[in-house]
Amino acid sequence: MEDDGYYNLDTDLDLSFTSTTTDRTFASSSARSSLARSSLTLSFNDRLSTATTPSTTTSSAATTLHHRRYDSHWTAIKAATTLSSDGRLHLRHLKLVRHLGTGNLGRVFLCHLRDCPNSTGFALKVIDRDALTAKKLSHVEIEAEILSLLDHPFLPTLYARIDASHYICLLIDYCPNGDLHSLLRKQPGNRLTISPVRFFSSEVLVALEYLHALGIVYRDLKPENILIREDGHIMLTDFDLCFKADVVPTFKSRRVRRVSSPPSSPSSYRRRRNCRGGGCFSTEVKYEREEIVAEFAAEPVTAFSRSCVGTHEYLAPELVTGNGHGSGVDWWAFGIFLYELLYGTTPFKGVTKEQTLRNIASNDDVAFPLEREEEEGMVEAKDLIEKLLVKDPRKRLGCARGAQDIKRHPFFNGIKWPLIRNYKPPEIRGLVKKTKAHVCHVTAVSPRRRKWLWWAITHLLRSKSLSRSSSKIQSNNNYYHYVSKSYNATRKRV
Ligand SMILES: Nc1ncnc2c1ncn2[C@@H]1O[C@H](COP(=O)(O)OP(=O)(O)OP(=O)(O)O)[C@@H](O)[C@H]1O
Repeated sequence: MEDDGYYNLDTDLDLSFTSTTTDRTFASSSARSSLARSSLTLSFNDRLSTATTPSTTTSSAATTLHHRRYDSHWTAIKAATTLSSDGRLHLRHLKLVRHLGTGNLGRVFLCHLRDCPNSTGFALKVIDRDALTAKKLSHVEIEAEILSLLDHPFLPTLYARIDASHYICLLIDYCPNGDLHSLLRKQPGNRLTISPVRFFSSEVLVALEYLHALGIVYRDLKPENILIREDGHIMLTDFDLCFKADVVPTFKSRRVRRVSSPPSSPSSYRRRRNCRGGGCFSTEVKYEREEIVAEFAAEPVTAFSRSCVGTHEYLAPELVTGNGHGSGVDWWAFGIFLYELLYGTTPFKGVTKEQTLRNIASNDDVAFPLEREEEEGMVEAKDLIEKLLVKDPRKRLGCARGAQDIKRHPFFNGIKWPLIRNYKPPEIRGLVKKTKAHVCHVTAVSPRRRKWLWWAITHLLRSKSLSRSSSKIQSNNNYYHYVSKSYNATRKRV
């Protein structure tokens, strides 16, 4: 069964995967904590959820349009498929390294490409068709379909789907840092300070925004489904409970007020005396102009489903009552998620699952513990949570215009959304970040070269140019630092 310390995954799959159990207790090597909450599926009416697509035979995911098609994963896959007689990726190209965990639908393995042992790993989700009910099989197809649509840094890339014998295998990115739920359990009080909460929640928000723009309602947001990549950024996983709806992208107008210096044509501006500091008799005058800006919104506002799916503590009231729901369930779950990151528990949790559901469906508003009141940013965080945990989805933040409205909330003030991928992941207990620069310099630099680099960097640090750029970094007043890549790499080398 084993070959050079690897599982032998050749054509005889039955030898490699003797059974695909759905028993979670089996997942001894799973990175996920045993306290992870399972998702529930209760179908009221599946008529309006995604139609499943028929399974295809062995295939590699389309590489031509993916924005990451030049990264090392795709390059390695391309090299393997080029050598393949039919130009496709097969299970014989993969070497299983270890079992990562077991989910509802199948087992997940860390694997490498056989001819490229030094390549970064992949996660292979193996689903045994024969072991699943028709309902679960439809979830597998939904997951595979959604994965094949995704092209986003905070979502998995489907490198290949391999259908072999009675197995469906999905090859996606491997996240060595486990999931956010396990990471939370390593923090004091199972909770995070404001800065990491901003980091993780803004990345999740951007991922949800992208899914909604594709018309995908996620329905299973929880820390267990947020995996942490090698570089400390997130990857949202588990798309088996999603449903897909139509989305009509629109430009919506919004009034914004801009304060500026004296204009060249003052007629369009309103003069505003600055009453702050110098009092209302101050001579300092600010000019304010009201502008109408067009904003892009792509929220599936007409999405509708009756299936009650998700995880108890994260279910929105409209999901619990079963009267039908839309994309607003994700914004409700986003509010619960923020609450859990800040307080280490969810706001409507009862002694039993039934009590939890009753609490969600009741008219009681969200209540906050008295602790952490003084912490900077807490007032904004609580205000955002209150606006997300509005029981009526029509009044809930995000339901009308999607993520745009949430991004503008004061809790996220100062975040430069287009640069979100460049923010430095938080330094928290249990999170081991490994950048490419780090890997490269630890392993490949000889002592002599390291000595030379040390000299060169010390010399550089003394020079004006670097000290100027580092002061630029320090002057950035964001909640977490915006790290210049070259500066970061230099620091690692030292
Ligand atoms: N891409 C990945 N990188 C690293 N570990 C992963 C990856 N995907 C899954 N895992 C691990 O494998 C386990 C099983 O994952 P899987 O997605 O099959 O099930 P799940 O997360 O329990 O969701 P569900 O059962 O709802 O489909 C996870 O708990 C996680 O620890």
